[in-house]
Amino acid sequence: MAVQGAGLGEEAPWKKMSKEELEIQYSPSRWVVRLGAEEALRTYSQTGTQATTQARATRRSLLHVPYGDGDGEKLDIYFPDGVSEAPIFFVFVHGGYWQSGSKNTSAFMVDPLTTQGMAVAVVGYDIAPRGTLDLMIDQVTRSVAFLQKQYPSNQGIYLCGHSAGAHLAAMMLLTNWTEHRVVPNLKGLFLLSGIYDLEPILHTSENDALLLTLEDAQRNSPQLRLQAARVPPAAALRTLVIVGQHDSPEFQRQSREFLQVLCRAGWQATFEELPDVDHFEIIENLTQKDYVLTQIILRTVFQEF
Ligand SMILES: Nc1ccccc1C(=O)C[C@H](N)C(=O)O
Repeated sequence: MAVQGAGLGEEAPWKKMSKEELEIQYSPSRWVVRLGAEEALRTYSQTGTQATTQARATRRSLLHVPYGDGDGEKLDIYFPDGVSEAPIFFVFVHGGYWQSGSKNTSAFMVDPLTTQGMAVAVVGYDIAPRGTLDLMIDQVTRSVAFLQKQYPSNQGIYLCGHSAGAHLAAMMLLTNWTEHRVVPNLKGLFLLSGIYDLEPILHTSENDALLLTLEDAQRNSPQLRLQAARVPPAAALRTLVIVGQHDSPEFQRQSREFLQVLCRAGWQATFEELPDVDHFEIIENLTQKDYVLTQIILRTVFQEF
């Protein structure tokens, strides 16, 4: 099957790129302007570790809650002040090319969001080589089903994914929830700097650990799947596709094309390019309450009440 530009009929532009060029386009750290590549990755990991340490020290939390039987099937929940049986959840799926990162270093947004009254759940999943992409998608699905079953009177679940985590979150648009015997109260999807067509990844070194075949890539590409399947859009769900100004041109193209596919399929979706942020700042800055994306999240969530 030829992967084409979103319905435009022409060959996808990445197919004309050399292997070297594709490698650069799909290496987010090489597009960071404020720091060198290695320093950018280090800062990202330090910021996440620090935010998580602070969240665990200061917020009421339930840590390492099992949502399944597997060792990696655990999530952390951070609560706002005051007892609420009916929380609004912000569920975060971390990035790292499906092969790095952890819930234990990804609680970036806990402080500003819990301060405003939301509960934040940070999902752990089995990264490669331990987990396959199919397993990771199933794990994120089960983590969302678990939260709905544990908190049946929640006032909304907002799912957010970054980078590879945005891919995993986007796959939730294709979930048949009746198989999980629960329909989560999903109200919003925040997809940050994601990858929605996985085929280009096959031609990069990121696939050394993932070992995706073309069939794996196609089966797990939300862009292709939503183009092919007639999935009825969920009326109550808003999707925000968001990319950083300093994300690579390929990452920007991935987000814009996925937005087009969503809109054509009838989903309620909008697009934002955030000025002055790169692939890592887009998420690191969520530690700050006055960051434009923190404000977008709060407006999206609280306007609906
Ligand atoms: N650690 C990450 C966390 C989040 C998102 C991407 C990464 C990456 O490492 C990407 C790639 N290996 C890079 O060097 O840009």
